[in-house]
Parts: sequence; C-alpha cells; structure tokens
Amino acid sequence: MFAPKDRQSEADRVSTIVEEIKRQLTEMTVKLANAELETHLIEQNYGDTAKINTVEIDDQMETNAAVQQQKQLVALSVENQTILKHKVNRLQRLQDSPYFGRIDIEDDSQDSLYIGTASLMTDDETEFLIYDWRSPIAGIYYNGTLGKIAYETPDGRQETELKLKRQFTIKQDRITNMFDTSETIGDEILQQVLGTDANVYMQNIVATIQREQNEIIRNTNADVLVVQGAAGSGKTSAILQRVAYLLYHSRTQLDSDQIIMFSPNHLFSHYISQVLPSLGEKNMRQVTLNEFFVQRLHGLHVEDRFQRFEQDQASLPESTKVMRRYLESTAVLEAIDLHLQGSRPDLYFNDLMLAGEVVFAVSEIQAIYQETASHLSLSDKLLATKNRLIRRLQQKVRELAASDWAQEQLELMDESDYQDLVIDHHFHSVAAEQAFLLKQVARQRLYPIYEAIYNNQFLDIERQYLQLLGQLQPPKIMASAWQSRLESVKTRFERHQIRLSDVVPFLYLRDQLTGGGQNRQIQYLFVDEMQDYSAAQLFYLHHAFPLAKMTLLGDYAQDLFAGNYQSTNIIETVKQLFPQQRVQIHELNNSYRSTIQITNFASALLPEQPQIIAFNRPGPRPELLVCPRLVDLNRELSRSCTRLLAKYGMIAILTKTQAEAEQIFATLQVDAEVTLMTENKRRLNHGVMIMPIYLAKGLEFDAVVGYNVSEKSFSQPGDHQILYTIASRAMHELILLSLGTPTHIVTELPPSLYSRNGSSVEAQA
Ligand SMILES: Nc1ncnc2c1ncn2[C@@H]1O[C@H](COP(=O)(O)OP(=O)(O)OP(=O)(O)O)[C@@H](O)[C@H]1O
Repeated sequence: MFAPKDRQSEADRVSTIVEEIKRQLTEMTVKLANAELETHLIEQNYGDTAKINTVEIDDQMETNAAVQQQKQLVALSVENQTILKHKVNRLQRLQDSPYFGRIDIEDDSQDSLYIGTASLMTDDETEFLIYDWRSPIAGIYYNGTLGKIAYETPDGRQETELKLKRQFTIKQDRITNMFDTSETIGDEILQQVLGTDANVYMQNIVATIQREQNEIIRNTNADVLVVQGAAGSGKTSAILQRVAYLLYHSRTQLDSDQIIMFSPNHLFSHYISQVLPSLGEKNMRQVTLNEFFVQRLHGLHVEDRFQRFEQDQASLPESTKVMRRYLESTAVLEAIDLHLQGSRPDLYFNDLMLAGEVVFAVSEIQAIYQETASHLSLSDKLLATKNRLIRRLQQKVRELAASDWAQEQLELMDESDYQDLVIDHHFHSVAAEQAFLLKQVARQRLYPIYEAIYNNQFLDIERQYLQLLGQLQPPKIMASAWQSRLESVKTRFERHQIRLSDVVPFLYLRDQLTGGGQNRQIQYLFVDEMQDYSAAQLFYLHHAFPLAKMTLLGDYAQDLFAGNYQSTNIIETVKQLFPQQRVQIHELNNSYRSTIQITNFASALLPEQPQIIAFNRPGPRPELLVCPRLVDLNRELSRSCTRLLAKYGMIAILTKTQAEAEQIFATLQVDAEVTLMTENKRRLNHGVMIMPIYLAKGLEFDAVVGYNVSEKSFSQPGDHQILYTIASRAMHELILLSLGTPTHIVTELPPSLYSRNGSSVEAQA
C-alpha cells in the first residue's frame, strides 16, 4: 500500500511531465509545419527550374547545375523534416502514457529514474525526465532485484544499489495502477494486461518484459540465438522488442532494411506489423519462406508448404517420407559439394533468345566456356564466361546502334521518352546527343539479354540438377525408386514446377555453380516458427545471408508440417548446423497467452510432457462436444459461436484443412461478421474467422473452436502437435467439437482437464 503523499507526488509528477511533453510537442509541431512549408517552396522552385528546358546547349548546362543544387536543398530540407517528424511522433506516443516504471538507485546520491517507451529530456538537454526502456540503465528495471546490482554501459560495468522498483499503468495522464515490486516485474500488471481481449494487432510488451525474455532481447553476442519456447511464452514478442533494441543500440550502423524476418504467413506479418511502429521504429523486412523461394526461382511454380500439408493429409506414402528426409537434410548439400569438388560435372547451356531469335547460341556459349582458363574453379570459369558474354553483348549494342533500325526508332520516339533519356545529361553537340540516343535505343532493345546473362540464365540449371540427382546414391532409398523420382522431377520441370523438397538442393547447386545467391547486406536474420524449417532450409538461409546474425525461435511441439514424416530435435539440429558459430540457446517455459485451464489442457495433449508453466489466470475448462451426426455438429458449431460472440470480439474456428474451413463457411449461421481466411488474406477481423490451423500459426484469439477432433481425423503421429497448436491459440475459452468418437488424444487425458458435453468428465465417469 502507498501512503497518500506517495500517491500524490507520483500523480503530480505525471501531470508535470505531461505538461512538459505537451509544451515540447507544440514547439515541435510548429517547427515541423515550417519545415514542410520550406520543402514545398524549394520543390516548387525546383519544378520551375527544371521546366526551363532549352535547345541552346549553354542554357541547358546552366539549368542542369541549378537543378543539382535545388535537389541538394530538397534533400536537406526533407532530412530536417524527417527528424522533426520523428520527434513529434515520439512526443505523441509519450503524451498518452509517458512511462511505466521507476527505479531508485543510490550511488553517491539517490536518483529516481523513470522508464518509458522513449526518452524525454529537459529543454536544455541536461536531465533525463524519462529514460528509454532500451538504455543500459533501464536494464535494471527488468533484471535487477533490490540490493546491490551491476549493469552494463558503453563505458563498462557499473555498480549501484537498487532501492526501489515501481510499476505504473498511466492512461491519459492519470495513474490507474501502481505497484512496488522487489524482484522482476510483478504479476499484478501482467494479470491485467493478459486478461484483456484479443486484438487484430499484437501489442508491445515493454512495460512487462520478463527477466528471461529480457535476456533474449538484450543479447548482442550470439551469432545464432535459438529460442525454444512453449506456445504463448512470448517468443514472437521477445524478438520484436529485440529488433527495437538492436536498432536503438546500433542506430548509426544498422537500418531496419538490414534486418529480415521469415514469418509463417501473411496474416502473421500483418498481426505483428504495429509493434515496432508503436516503439517508434520502422518495421524490418518480412518475407514468408514461399515468397523467398518464388523470388529466387523466377519462372518455376514452387510447391508451398500449405499445399503440401493439405496433400499429405490425403496420402503420404512411406517412399515419399524417405525421399523427403534425405532431400531436406544437410546430407544432400554435402553431396552437392562433393559432386562439384570431384571430377567436374558436364555443364549444360541454354540459347539466349530475344523475340524468337537466338542472340547467343549454346554452341557459342559452350565455346566461350571451353576457352576460359582451365585452372579456374567452376564458378570462376562461369564468371569469366559471363563477363565475355557481356563484352560480346556490348559489341552487339554498338552494332545495333549503328543500324537503320535504331535510326528509325529514334525518329519515331515521342517527346516524353526523349525527355526521360536526356534528363540529367548535357551534350556538347547535336551529334553527341544523337550518338547517345542511338546507343540508348540499342541498349534498351538488348536489355533482356543483359539481364539473362546477369542472372546466369545461359546455364541450364534444370538439366544440371537432373544430372546431379542421377549421380547421387542416397542411403536407404532403392535405385529404382530414386530413378522414378528423377523422372518425376523432370516432368515437373517440363511443366515449370518444382517440389518443395527439391528447392533447396536446386538453389544450392545453382549458387555453388555460379558463385551467386548471397545477400551480404542483411545483418540480422530472424526465423519465427523454426520448427517448420528443414535442416537444409535453415542451412540455406545461413548460406544466402552469410553475414547475418541469426535468431531462430520456435516450438518443437508445434511442428505441423514435418511431424508426420520425421521427428527431430531442433536444438540439436541447429547446433550441428552451425558448428563454427557462437550458438546460444534459451528456453522459455512460462506461458502467458492462455488461461491456466487451457495451458494445462494443451500441454497434456503432447506425448512427451513438456515443462510448461501456466500463468495463473483462471477461466472455464476446455469443453469437448461430441455430436453423433453432421447436422448436430453444425448446429452445435453455430450455437457455440453465438454464445462466444456474446462475450468476445474475436473468435476463430480452426480446422485441419482448407477444405473443411470452406465447408464450414458455406454452412455456418451466426449473427456476426464471418470471414474465411485463405493464404492470400492479409488481415485479421473481428467476429468469426474460419481457417486451417497452419494459417493461425503465431496468432491468438479470445476463443477458439477446434473443428472436428474425431478419432477419424486425429489419429496420426503428427496430430498431437496439430491439436496442441489449435488449443494454444485460445486466450480465454476453448471448445472442441467432434463428429462421432473423439480422438484418443483427448479422451486419454486426465478427466479433470476438460468437460464433456456440458458436464465434467469426472462426473460422467
Ligand atoms: N512479458 C509479457 N508481458 C505481457 N504480455 C506478454 C508477455 N509475454 C508474452 N505476452 C503475451 O502473451 C501472448 C503470447 O505471446 P507471443 O505470441 O509472443 O508468444 P509465442 O511464444 O510467440 O507464441 P506461439 O509460439 O504460440 O505463437 C501475447 O498476447 C503476448 O502479448
């Protein structure tokens, strides 16, 4: 309990700080408006200058110089505007809720430091009124227990005494909640935060980061940081705050464009899209694995994980499982390295064609390749071939520029195309301008060939891959089975298709041959739901972003895609994958998303009982509703949804497959907005959302209805994980419907964990 004078002095401080924020905000807003006006005036002036486009060469040169100067002015003015905008945004964010924590430390004197989502200084910049949660000293708020403590600063380790740690909830300049705590961030505020309703956007957790999450957020020395965490343990939250932390600490060397996150699906990308902006940071790049492969395999239709999962539900023969295990392991990548290091493979080339005509024939490319120095490595020989082709192409450009065709094109050129070509150029004579334009015309015509050479399309990589497969002798696979798979890869190539399990070996072979495929700009790579990646895929990501530090997070218990054909210990896999790197492993066992009843039920669904500690937030027991006929099931589904909608804003019906989701969408009758989620939908909605579980990865809803958990649908080895993932999406309530006999995975659970058809299972027993 707080003495009234304590409460009053905290309330007074909030008022004073909010007043100061408002004052600074008014000042900055005026400055920003002035800066915007200035940019507008310069731009207007720039437009006028650019319009003075004359035929006289001297005038034209003068115009160009003026244009350059104006451009620089615009750039400077825009930069100033950006800085001011940033400040205004920061103050706006602080205005509503200036801070959430206070620590009192004592060195020579006693200091009270207040922690918020951004820092605030006095006008003369001599004193911090609020410390950014990412500053070194703020680390104490998350880590320190009362008493002597140490914290890291840029100048080394500092020691101090922590006398007080206080938490606040401040809404619109009023303290609505205030607690003192002696250890890590106490339960009271967390209880409050976790009890709220689901949102279409994930929220930041900076006010209540837990100690073990803080270690992940502030880790700067691991090359590969692996986070294994139970469903709802805050893995995604921790890494998003980690991105904000990294951006803050490497402000001058790291830009959000140098961070890439592999996310499980588009809904998820949208769901997390507001966390970084709410902390004043720009979002990192986001990509799904499928998008990444599609970008790299231009022209081939790539089988995606979702399609494959759907097909696996219908049939997954043993021979397919064995092939996948091999093609998705690093053994296949090692075999490629050996294949390229040993006696050199024959190389196959493609004609380079333009509008139906051969520009470079296979024979010519072959001859160039043969002429390259024999001591060079394969990739260097190909690079030399590529350079030679580009030189020959330049000669072809010159020839084309001198042709009648180019002359004709020039005469037909309209004014705007002409302007596009000459802008930013000045010529000493009309003849020089003419020569320049002819060359541009020829260059544009042959540009597709340049691109094809640049992208190594002269190499017939598909044939190369088939040749590789033909030479591999994978263990535990019969030669005849391997041969027929090779045939099916060939048929797919003819239809411009590639199976998911072939993608990584195919890309890796191409990269190793051409020496390409590596992006050295990216400094940090994040993979969410790492358990859905094969060892070969993770290895390939490291190969594709060789300078990036990796953060891999996931939960082996939520392995949806591979659970039916292999069980791997993802942590061991990662350790073996990156023996040269500093790999650090963190486990998160406290689960925050769901009520204690849902978390305990979900954990019990797993065959190997994991160590999951439920957050103590009570709610109703999960309910199993068994319906004898389909009409009963559908009626029960509508009834359950209606009941849940009376209490909650966002509920989801989760199915195993897309087909089931579509069927429910066609029949569900409720008085609310109902949305069928598909792979291409990008945002969550209020009301009822229907989707297959793989689209709900990483998401959460107030209540979940798991559709048809019958023994018929859930009896395979990987089904434990699917059910666990479904159950753990629910925050407050979980209902499972079954048509006929329910899955043994549920009925074998201790009866105390759920109720069945409205009464407790214990009572029924
Ligand atoms: N320290 C925290 N303070 C407040 N809320 C938290 C905290 N940690 C996690 N949460 C909340 O718990 C829920 C689950 O978090 P998150 O989605 O990050 O977990 P996850 O481990 O990625 O889950 P999953 O693997 O099941 O997708 C979210 O609502 C998140 O806001």
